[in-house]
Amino acid sequence: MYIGSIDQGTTSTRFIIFDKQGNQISVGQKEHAQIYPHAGWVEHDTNEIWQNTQEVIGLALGKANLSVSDIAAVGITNQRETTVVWNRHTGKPYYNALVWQDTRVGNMVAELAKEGGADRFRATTGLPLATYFSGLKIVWLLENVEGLRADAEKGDAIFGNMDTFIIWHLTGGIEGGIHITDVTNASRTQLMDLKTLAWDDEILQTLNIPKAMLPEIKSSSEVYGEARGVLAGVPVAGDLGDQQAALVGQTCFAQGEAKNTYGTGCFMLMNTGTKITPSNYGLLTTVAYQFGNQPVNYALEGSVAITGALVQWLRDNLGIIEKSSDVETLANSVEDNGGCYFVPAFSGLYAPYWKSDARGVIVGLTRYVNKAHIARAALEATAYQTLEVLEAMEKDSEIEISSLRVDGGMVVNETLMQFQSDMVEVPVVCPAMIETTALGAAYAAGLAVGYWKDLDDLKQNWGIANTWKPTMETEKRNKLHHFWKKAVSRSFDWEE
Ligand SMILES: Nc1ncnc2c1ncn2[C@@H]1O[C@H](COP(=O)(O)OP(=O)(O)O)[C@@H](O)[C@H]1O
Ligand SMILES: O=P(O)(O)OC[C@H](O)CO
Repeated sequence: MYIGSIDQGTTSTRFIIFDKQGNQISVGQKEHAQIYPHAGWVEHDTNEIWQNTQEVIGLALGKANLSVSDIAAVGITNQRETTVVWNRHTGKPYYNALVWQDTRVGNMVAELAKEGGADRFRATTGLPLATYFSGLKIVWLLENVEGLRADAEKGDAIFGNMDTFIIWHLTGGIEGGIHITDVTNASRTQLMDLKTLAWDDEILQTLNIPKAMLPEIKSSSEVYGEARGVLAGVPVAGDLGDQQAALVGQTCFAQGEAKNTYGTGCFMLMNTGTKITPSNYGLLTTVAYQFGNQPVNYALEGSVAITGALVQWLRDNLGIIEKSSDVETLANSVEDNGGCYFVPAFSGLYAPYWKSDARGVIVGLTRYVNKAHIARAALEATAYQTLEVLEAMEKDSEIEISSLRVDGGMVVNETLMQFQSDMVEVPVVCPAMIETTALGAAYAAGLAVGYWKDLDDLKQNWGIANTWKPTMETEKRNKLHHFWKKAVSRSFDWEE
């Protein structure tokens, strides 16, 4: 028997089948369209995503010559915060999904911050006011889609992140689909109280969001229901936001263990145990996971919005590379960044700055600078942003990070990984299985049905594939860091 995992990410949807040792047996993957109706707006067509989800499940099963009866359970992991509202009787979405990177609620952030400041919901939710989280995206939909508020108040229009949306469809949709989410996803809406793990009535009232539209909050690992359709009969038994899933996939179960995932954005999470650790240095406090009825584990998180997305931007918007992997060759065709720094504040700046009004800048330009320096500056930006998050993480947790566990699509880039190690001045360690996100959701589902016994069982599956050690002279590293900080300050206060 095997475990299936649906990974509904920002750029694509995957279905991966794992065996007991955590080996990938088969994968089906499909990209979906990124929709940019205006500057700063990012949307997804959720009908396309549900269609793709069903296709990739069929694809992966077919490739491995497996049938649904070979799958002991399925877990779901997802791009977090991305917000969709649909009608429970027709299944039709009221609007495209508003993607986590979308900045259209910038004015609401400024308005709300006038009373109580940017941290007014932080004590309850662990999150600062920002365009990033689901709550304000729901408010935008309620205020801008005709008839939606009335339907939401009746409980006909229901909200979900992509986990909720997929689980609802997977378990029958208009014919009895279950409307649930897990504690990790709920912790990213800015509507859940971190202590009680319930929707917070005061915030719902302030934002005027009807409670009837919200899903029931469950643990990350339990049998929620049974799939119908493509996975008919398979227990749906795991649900984790993708960055929390990567933490689980990397088996960071002990307090102080951390990982950094390099995808569209970069997300460093440190397990802080069963204790809520507030941040004073610009990180988020969030739920790490909850397995069944065990106590919940919390995490500190440093979220960076644009890392791999910058490589895509060089490819799609500037056309200076043909495919993502070309960025490494181009960057290596010059010795250094030529004095050029690229701050990709395309969605404002997330951790540790939380500046919704920042926008991207390329600075240090002279006639000497060419496209290779820009490619290098783009790669370096990922490493500098990670360095700043790591520094904040060490201060907030009072734990020194002695090595950095990494995963995600960008870790194949050796130049970046070496530069990353030089910047953070500790070894960067990559496991053999880099699909840790999908693996984490598979672990959650497998634990719920007894496929894996306990966390020790999972820990045995983790092994190192690569390590990069720091080699750069400290003086050179400090100079680069100094200029990066100057560059960041140039991106502030742009949007009005
Ligand atoms: N060789 C490479 N060098 C740098 N970035 C890369 C490379 N290959 C892929 N990427 C970037 O990695 C990202 C894809 O990683 P993935 O983990 O699949 O992301 P996500 O889960 O966010 O969709 C893309 O943004 C892509 O530009
Ligand atoms: O889909 P990813 O891997 O880009 O992850 C997105 C994050 O969950 C956003 O918070």
